[in-house]
Amino acid sequence: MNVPCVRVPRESGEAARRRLADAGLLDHDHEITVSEGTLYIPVVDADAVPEDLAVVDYEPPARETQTTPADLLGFEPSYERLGDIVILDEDDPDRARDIADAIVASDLKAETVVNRASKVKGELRVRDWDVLVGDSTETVHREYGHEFRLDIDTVYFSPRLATERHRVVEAVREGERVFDMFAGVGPFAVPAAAAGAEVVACDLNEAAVAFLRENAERNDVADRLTAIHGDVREVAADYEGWADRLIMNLPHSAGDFLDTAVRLASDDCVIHLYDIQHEDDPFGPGLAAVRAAAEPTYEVEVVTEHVVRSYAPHEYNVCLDVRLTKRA
Ligand SMILES: C[S@@+](CC[C@H](N)C(=O)[O-])C[C@H]1O[C@@H](n2cnc3c(N)ncnc32)[C@H](O)[C@@H]1O
Repeated sequence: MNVPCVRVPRESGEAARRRLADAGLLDHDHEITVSEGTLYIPVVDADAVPEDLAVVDYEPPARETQTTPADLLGFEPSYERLGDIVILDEDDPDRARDIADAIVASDLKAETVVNRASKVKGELRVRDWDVLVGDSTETVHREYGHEFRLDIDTVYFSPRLATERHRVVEAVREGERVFDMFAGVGPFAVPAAAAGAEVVACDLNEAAVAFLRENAERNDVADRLTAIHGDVREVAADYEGWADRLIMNLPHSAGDFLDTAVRLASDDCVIHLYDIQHEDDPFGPGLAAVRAAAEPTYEVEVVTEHVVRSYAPHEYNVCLDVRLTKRA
């Protein structure tokens, strides 16, 4: 059976395999195959593969030795992986228990299995969990070559945003000043610092900032990353006019912080504004809010309108990238 595979020269194979593994894109049901000096690495989502890697249809042999949860259950369960934690989103507790048992009995090598017990809530955007297997909600997750220690019980983290974070970080240039207004444990801030930016990252959640500091150390970027615990509206007083790039990943409420963003912006600043909007007009309300906050002091130009993912029926999680240029 043909499946999407990344095709690379053999000598760059390990680097490509590692990038794909870090992004959670490896297809573990098929073998990596070498043919005439070329490596074919099976991937689960061709669209999410970074643009500099070529994706082709290829027929690698299926892996026979791995027992998957689906083999044991007779159906394909839906789950996400975060380090050695497996996350379920099941309404029926009996079904969740069956899936957790199959995950443990499979070759997935999970230490903990949890089921979502609430939506993300409150200012800190943390949710409740039913812990079905294991006794720790703390893990180390790898994403695009960086390691993040975190505890899903005390901080927000979504592995689904890996490709989106990578998109933003690829735009970061050496020496740029990046302010991450809602930084969590650092999945934007750490790679931005690794790309050579000077980064200030702020969060209201004290536990997240403790992990952020540890993650900066772990990834060798502590000298370029300042982590601040506090409300960004207050922290901004020390950084007025400072930022060349602002990351605003607080969908639902980021619009309430646009006045703060404008205070932080340098004379030429790109804002990545995350939002949840109706599919009929996913970018209009965000752009209107940016204009209301920034004009006439700044000229506002749309750089990218990007749908990150579907959020709910007829609703999208979107990112609006805008450039603010100070008028003379
Ligand atoms: C959706 S999470 C995003 C975290 C991170 N950017 C990521 O991608 O994992 C939003 C974060 O904003 C933080 N937050 C909420 N209100 C804040 C405020 N007024 N000032 C600073 N951080 C805030 C929350 O604690 C939470 O960690």
